[in-house]
Amino acid sequence: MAVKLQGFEFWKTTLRGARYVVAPMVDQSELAWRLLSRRHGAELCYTPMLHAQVFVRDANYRKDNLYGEVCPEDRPLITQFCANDPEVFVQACLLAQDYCDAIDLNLGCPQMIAKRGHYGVFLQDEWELLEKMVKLANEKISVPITCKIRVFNKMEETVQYAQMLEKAGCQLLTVHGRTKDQKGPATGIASWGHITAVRNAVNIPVFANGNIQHLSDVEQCMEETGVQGVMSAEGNLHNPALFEGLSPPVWEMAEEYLEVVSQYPPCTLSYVRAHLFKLWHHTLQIHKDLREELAKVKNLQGLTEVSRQLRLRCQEAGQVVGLPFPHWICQPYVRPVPKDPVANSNGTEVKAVRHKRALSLEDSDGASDALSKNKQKKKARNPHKNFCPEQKPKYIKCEQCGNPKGNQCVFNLCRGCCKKKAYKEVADCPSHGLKFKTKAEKQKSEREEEGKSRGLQEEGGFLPGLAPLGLM
Ligand SMILES: Cc1cc2nc3c(=O)[nH]c(=O)nc-3n(C[C@H](O)[C@H](O)[C@H](O)COP(=O)(O)O)c2cc1C
Repeated sequence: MAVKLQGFEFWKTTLRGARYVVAPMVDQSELAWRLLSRRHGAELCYTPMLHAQVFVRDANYRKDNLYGEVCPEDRPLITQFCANDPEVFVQACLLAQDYCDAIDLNLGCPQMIAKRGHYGVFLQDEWELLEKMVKLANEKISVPITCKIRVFNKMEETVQYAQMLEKAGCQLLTVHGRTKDQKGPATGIASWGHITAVRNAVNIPVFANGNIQHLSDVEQCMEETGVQGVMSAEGNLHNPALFEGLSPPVWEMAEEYLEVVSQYPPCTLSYVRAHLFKLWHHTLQIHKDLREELAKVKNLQGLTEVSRQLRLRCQEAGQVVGLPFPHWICQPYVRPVPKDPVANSNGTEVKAVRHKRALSLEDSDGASDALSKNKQKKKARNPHKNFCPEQKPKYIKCEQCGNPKGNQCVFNLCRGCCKKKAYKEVADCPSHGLKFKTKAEKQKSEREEEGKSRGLQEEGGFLPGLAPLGLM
């Protein structure tokens, strides 16, 4: 068995000393996007976060999210999981280890879904559990284990946290310099001070995450914090050539991406659409008809055609005032400042700082006064809808996976688990619209009817395959 490299050796050799890193992004760091980013300077990519429990129990999920995306150009690659059970986490790691260079544990997701599912940043205070998970994975799996964390308010606590993970066996640490509460309108800026403190306190490689929109930010961050690499999420989504220090026309990136999508294993259409929305963000503010078209089309050709139309319009148009570059140049999105300043968890007011947009998966749940576009749409449909997390009804968990269960599910499960059970047991669940039993009974009675009429025909002296006399 090959020797498992550790810490700096692992970073230098297996990860080839990667400095430019594309973040794990649910629905967005899929194979095609990773390949595009690698062609434009990214040296290491992460898969989107995968659910360890689902990965263990569902072969299709493994195929769709990892096994089916294997590609030699897509290395080095780190697979990220969310998990809260050491045994399940290790089982998932064992099933994934042959398809990647390391496994990352997500300890940073601050979304409501992570709170309900008890993972991500909501494990930040459960040091004993985290220690067990990292230790067991480090002992049992053949590739190194890494972690991605958010910082605590207190620098000292952040440092102790990082040291605890290192001691448990973590071989590389990504530090997102925002706290659990820095999300939505309170996102604010990431603290490079916290990242520097962690860098100085551990003996494993550290990646910095947060506040990266241009190559100059990458360089400044590495110089200020002393980290080995810098990870970008939203900056990369708006400009996949960020690590090259270029700001190409959007159509160049969009067309190259669409080409990669068509050359590699099928990519979920909603991911492609979401990428095009982000790339074309500024132009779509102007060409609103094409925005609607982009939301409506139902296949890859349709998306490609909208992108082509956008290019033609840009090539015909002149410069539009109000943006640092023409709108068709890849550039960071600067979130509008909320009307009422919000205090972040450090107690500081978040106002004129450049705001990360509420579209971000990690950010999208905290919004209350500045609603995300999706929430605005929901509100337009239902003006009484309440987005305040405290006042939301508490969800009852699915007995199998912990996701919210269906309101009146006969099995007390979520839709996915219910469908599997209902299929296996040939049962119905009206609340989930599943009719396996009804369909089976219908088929049975049809078969019986068929049998009866065939019997009658045979009784009447007809031979199978021969039409009755009266019909000849
Ligand atoms: C669309 C999107 C999806 C994300 N999904 C994940 C994820 O799966 N796992 C994770 O650890 N962080 C996820 N994040 C958070 C990013 O990895 C990153 O930590 C955060 O956006 C801050 O980096 P940035 O300032 O470069 O955007 C996601 C962010 C975005 C924008």
